[in-house]
Parts: sequence; C-alpha cells; structure tokens
Amino acid sequence: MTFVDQKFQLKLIEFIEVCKDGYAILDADDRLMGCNLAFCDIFYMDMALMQGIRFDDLMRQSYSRRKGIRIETNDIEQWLQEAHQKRRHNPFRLFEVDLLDGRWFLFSEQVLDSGEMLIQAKEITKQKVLEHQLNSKVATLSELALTDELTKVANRRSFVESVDTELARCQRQHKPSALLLLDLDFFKSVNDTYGHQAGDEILKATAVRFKKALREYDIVGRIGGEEFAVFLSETTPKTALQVAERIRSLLADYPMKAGSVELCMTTSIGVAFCQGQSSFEALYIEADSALYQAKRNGRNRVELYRMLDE
Ligand SMILES: Nc1nc2c(ncn2[C@@H]2O[C@H](COP(=O)(O)OP(=O)(O)OP(=O)(O)O)[C@@H](O)[C@H]2O)c(=O)[nH]1
Repeated sequence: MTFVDQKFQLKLIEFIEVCKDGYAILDADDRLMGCNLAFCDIFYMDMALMQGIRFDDLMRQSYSRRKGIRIETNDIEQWLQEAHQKRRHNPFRLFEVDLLDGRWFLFSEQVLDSGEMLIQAKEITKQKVLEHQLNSKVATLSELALTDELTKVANRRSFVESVDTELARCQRQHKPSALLLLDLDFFKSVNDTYGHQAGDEILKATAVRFKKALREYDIVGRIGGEEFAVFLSETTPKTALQVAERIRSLLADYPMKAGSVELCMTTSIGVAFCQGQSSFEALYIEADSALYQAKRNGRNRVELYRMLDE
C-alpha cells in the first residue's frame, strides 16, 4: 500500500483520530481545518468549537480561560505579534510548549508551499520531569562541590577560583585588594575540653560571624581545619585592617554557643595587600607569614604583611 492508496489513507486517518499525539491542520489564513481529539484535549476545547477557529483566537481563548498552553505575558496582542514573527518563516519549526495543567508537548509546524500547516504535538512530560530532576541534582552537586559542608562558606578550591577571577579583575582595573587569613586561637583545646561536636559548632558560628562583618560580595572560604580566608576587592590597606579588626573583636567580645556552653574565641589574622600584579599564591604566602607573626606576637591580633618589612 502507498500513500495514494485510498485504503491506506483511511487507515492513516483512523490512526490519527485515536492517536495520543495531537494533530491539526491550519489553512493558509491560519484557520483550523481539522484536528484530532488529542489536539482538542491540549486546549480543553470541544471538537465542534475548534472547527474553523483562527490560530490567534485559539491563543486568546487559552489566555483568557487560563486553560491550555501557558502564555506568560501581560499583553496577549503583543505576545501574538511576537509569535507571528517566528511562525511560517520556515517550512519546519520545532519547539517545546508547557501547559497550565503541568503537561509538556513538543510541537512541530510543517508548512506546505500552499500555506497550509500541519501541527503535530507529542507529549514529553515524562522527559521534562526527568530533565528537571537531573538539572536540580546537577545544581545541588555543583553547590556541594563548591561549598564547605560544615560551615557553608566556599571550600578551598572554590575560594581560590573566585579569588583568582576577582584578583585579575582588580588588577585590570588598577584597584587595590586584600587577602585576610584567619586562624582560631587554641582551637584544639575546644575539641579537647568540650568535644569535637562543640568544635564543629564553633566553626559554624565563626563563619556566621565573618559573614556578618563583611560586605555581600566579599569572598569567604574555609581553607583548612580552623583556618578561614577572606578576600576584599577594591579595598585599601587601611580599610582591610579596619575590617580585620572588626572581625577580630566580633569574635573576641561576644561568646558563641557550642552545645551547652558559651565560649569566647579569639582569632589571629594575617593581612596581605595587593596593589599591582600578584597571584593568589603570592598573596597567600604573604598573608600566611603575617598570620604567623600574629600568632607569635601573642594571638588575638591583626598583622599586615607589608609592615613586617618596614
Ligand atoms: N571540631 C573540629 N575540629 C577540627 C576540624 N578541623 C580541624 N580541627 C581541629 O583543629 C585543631 C587545630 O589545632 P592546632 O593546629 O594545634 O591549632 P590551635 O589549637 O588552634 O592553636 P593555634 O592555632 O596555635 O592558636 C586540631 O585539634 C584539629 O583536630 C573540624 O572540622 N572540626
């Protein structure tokens, strides 16, 4: 049997009538010549009401009755104008459509030289749900890969990556920046005295305190056990020292809860300042050396690297 065979044509029509995919044909004036039940079902319309309906009116009805395809606009006429800019410009077009009832369809529009258009709509809800689940899993995994699980600040790898990018931007724009390395003092004794869980509580509360003392776009990371780092872009040494001092006193002057006890923790802070060309590694070495100095000079204090040479 071939397409010209009448028996075959009748069989084809029989299949299309019961098919789960929607089929419709529009004439060259964009009026619906006919469709199957599955197509009516997409628009929640009776077959009788579909006959002869113009494409624009079908869309207007969907929009005003809030049934059928999801049309996100405040101005349906404007939406239709935009739709017409995409329609009928190519003989074939494929696009995804979501319905207000949560279903998704893959629509195709095939236009003949005569201007008549065949629309096919295949349900793809299952695939879209899987795609959505996969995307949110990927987002969660990337979040996990970038975040320190305990404190929820950036982990070492993502901190270094973000600082590299931000440092390069500051250098391109000839803006100063600073790196702070912060290490809790005598943290081992918290674990030894109150237990590891209390130590974890302190680390979490410390990260919260740091964020409180900083601007939203400052970068905070946990780069070792009880060692944190902060990158301050577009910041002069004077301001960097003020910020470091603010963090130091925010920790030292207010106790933090760790299980059933409240503890006052102190932190030593090393600050490295960058005005010209530098790398994260070079800044880190300088800040680490300033931090070492802060520990040696009695802890609970801030040291700026440049001052060491002066
Ligand atoms: N609770 C907890 N402890 C950690 C974690 N990571 C590292 N530590 C502990 O942090 C302590 C760090 O001890 P030290 O390096 O001796 O430093 P400190 O006691 O803070 O002494 P100073 O830095 O010299 O002031 C060790 O006991 C580690 O076991 C963590 O994720 N949770």
